[in-house]
Amino acid sequence: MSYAPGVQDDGTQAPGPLADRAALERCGEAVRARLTADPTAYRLPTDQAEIFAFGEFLSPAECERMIGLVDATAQPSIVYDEPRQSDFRTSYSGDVDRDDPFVRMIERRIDDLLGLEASWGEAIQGQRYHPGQQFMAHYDWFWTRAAYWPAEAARGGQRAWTAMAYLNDVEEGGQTQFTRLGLSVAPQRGALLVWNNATPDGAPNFATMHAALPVVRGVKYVITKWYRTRKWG
Ligand SMILES: O=C(O)CCC(=O)C(=O)O
Ligand SMILES: [Fe+2]
Repeated sequence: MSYAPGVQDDGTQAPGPLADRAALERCGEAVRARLTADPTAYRLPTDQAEIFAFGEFLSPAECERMIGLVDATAQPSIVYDEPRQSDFRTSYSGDVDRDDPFVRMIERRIDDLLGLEASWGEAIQGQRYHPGQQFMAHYDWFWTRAAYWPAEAARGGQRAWTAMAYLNDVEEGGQTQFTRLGLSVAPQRGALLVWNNATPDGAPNFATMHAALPVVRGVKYVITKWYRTRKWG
């Protein structure tokens, strides 16, 4: 079973007491320095969040192979805690097999790109969306006043960075939309999107709210890897 936080809000709620602030600040600084110096990184045009894109991070053959692994694990997605409407996250998802040497190789490449500690990374989660399926606006960071938080605090703490790769082109729909920033990213086979879920001073960044818009035509495959502020698990 795989989980993702998905608490919706109107932007006026407090995220709860700040957690792991110094660690988030350090992770932010370190990855920012690394990606800013990386000529293959394209920074999306906003100063309210740190979002970077990499074209062709995965080869077409790697995407195909990963799609097979997502298909092998994908189950109807569930979201954390609070009751919510049934259309909140309608994709199929699951953690891809971490013991697969191919998956380990891809994980290492993402760890390297970001320069983050491998052990801080969660297992790669795969997701498949069919027409009409979506993931409504949410944050990847955890609400520290939510029922799930004590368990998450004990297994790695707050989420720092998100890395998400598109495994295929989608005929229509399925964009990742940063709802507060007016930015939309269309799925593109092999592209990797990376963002800091925190502000530079280590607080949850509300500007990172994002949604996976419904797929209109075709099927959408993505993988997501989240990094915590310390060893995960
Ligand atoms: O599929 C997407 O475009 C976004 C997925 C996402 O936000 C997530 O997995 O947390
Ligand atoms: Fe997300």
